[in-house]
Amino acid sequence: MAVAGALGSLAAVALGTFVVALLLRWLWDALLAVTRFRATCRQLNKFPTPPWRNWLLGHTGMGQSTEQGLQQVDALVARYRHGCLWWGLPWLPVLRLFHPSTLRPLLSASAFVAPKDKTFYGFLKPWLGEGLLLSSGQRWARHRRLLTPAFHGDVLRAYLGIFNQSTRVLLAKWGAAAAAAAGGPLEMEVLQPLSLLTLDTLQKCIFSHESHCQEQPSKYIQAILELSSLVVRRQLRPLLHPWWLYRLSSDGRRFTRACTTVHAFTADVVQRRRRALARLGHQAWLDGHQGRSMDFIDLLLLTKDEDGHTLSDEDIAAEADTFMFEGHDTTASGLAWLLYNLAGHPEHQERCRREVQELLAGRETADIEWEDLSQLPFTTMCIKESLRLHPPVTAVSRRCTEDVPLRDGRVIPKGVICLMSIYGTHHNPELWPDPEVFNPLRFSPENSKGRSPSSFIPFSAGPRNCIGQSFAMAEMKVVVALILSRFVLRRDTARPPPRRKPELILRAEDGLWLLLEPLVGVA
Ligand code: HEM
Repeated sequence: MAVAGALGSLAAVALGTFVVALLLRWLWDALLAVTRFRATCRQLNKFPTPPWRNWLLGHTGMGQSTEQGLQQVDALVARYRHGCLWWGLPWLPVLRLFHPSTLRPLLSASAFVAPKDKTFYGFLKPWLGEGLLLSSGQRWARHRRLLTPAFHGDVLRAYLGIFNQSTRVLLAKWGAAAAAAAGGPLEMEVLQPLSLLTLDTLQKCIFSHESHCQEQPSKYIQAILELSSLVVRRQLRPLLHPWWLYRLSSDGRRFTRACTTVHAFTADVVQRRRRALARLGHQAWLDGHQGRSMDFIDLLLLTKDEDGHTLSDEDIAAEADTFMFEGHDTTASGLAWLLYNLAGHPEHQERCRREVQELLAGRETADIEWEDLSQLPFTTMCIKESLRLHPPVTAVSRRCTEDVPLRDGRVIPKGVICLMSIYGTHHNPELWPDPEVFNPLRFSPENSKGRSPSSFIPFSAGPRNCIGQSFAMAEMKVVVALILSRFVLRRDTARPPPRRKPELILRAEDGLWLLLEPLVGVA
């Protein structure tokens, strides 16, 4: 009995010691966290802070993905010029940056020092997996090296035929609708058909798959469109942020179903190609491409690093899904706002049209070819100015793994979310006089001299810039050149100006509507 009693007291003492040790450990960690947070706040206090909503909520709920939210960014930029501190929640500081002086150190930092912030990208993970957009560290660096050759000019030139072909499908549809409008101008919402066009080209360039999605519904393409809109809805509903709650909701179930459709399509293409490669052997497989050019899947199957490592089927599928996502809405948004800007500036539109007509004069086919892309200087200036005024991606975020010093002596502290505002930088009056005016001549060679490269960043910049930017620029040039050689674009003055909506990409609240008039004498 006495032994049992002694053992019992010993166990009680051990348990008590354990609990006290746990408590002390917890207190110590809390103390360290508070000390670290205070040190961070001391560094952050060197950044100006806009007035709070109230002392309890900080700026909570003040920044929105609406026209008003963008106007608020304009006001912040006009007042603070380089950046400011924003309290997303009372304990969540966010640095909002909109000037090369504050952006450059982050943009040029290695992907290890300034990785992406997971808060903003996490919802895409079940869909895009460990593709280039969402991966980090060594994996990202290795994949970026392996994927870069797939975007070289020699590869891209083979896609020009696809860009032309997909645009002709759109023009045929618009032509038929214009004929049905019997001479009157055709009123069209342009973002949605341009989205289908960019999905169509990507599906051909990545998978060599012809779904005819511009003419008939495609289950795979519908699933991608659904996933994009569900991600935006989830972002706006904090209750649906935890995955375990989301997967139980009806949105979450639709998300899972659409992911299954997309993943099944991609896995099927990758596995079939892999089997063909194994069956035929490398050279015979290369020789027997059945007349089609290499697509992204072929290139990713063949790519090897210096140690001979290749990409697995899962790696290739994640990258293909990432290109489909990252390449479609961005390019469609860039194109839609470009058409809108040209419609509002008939003199610039006419100058682009003349440039295209002179280029195509006397040709047998009216296709835009790879060599033509550098022969459209004014059209290129218009595309750049439109990407400045209406950047498809309005902001990107980072969270540094170490302190990043700025030139003026301030420091971006480790662990703080940095919202790098592409929109704010492009609308910063210190960098761009009269930023709201559409003026392509800003990008003439003379006017571009001496400008900081970090003041124009539609594709971001530095090691994590957009790998698809040459692809996107080439596609935009082909699409706009062909549209301008068939239609005159005008704005409908009876409609109020579009209310911009910065979601995953820059949209317009009720769509972007334009009047299209067929050019006389063009078939
Ligand atoms: C006008 C069209 C486009 C715009 C404005 C655009 C913009 C951007 C931006 C701002 C980023 C940086 C994202 C971040 O830091 O979080 C990015 C990354 C990326 N983009 Fe694009 N993009 C466009 C078209 C494309 C196309 C056509 C593709 C592929 C075919 C593509 C593939 C990617 C990928 C894979 C990344 C991640 C790169 C990395 O982290 O290493 N993009 N894009």
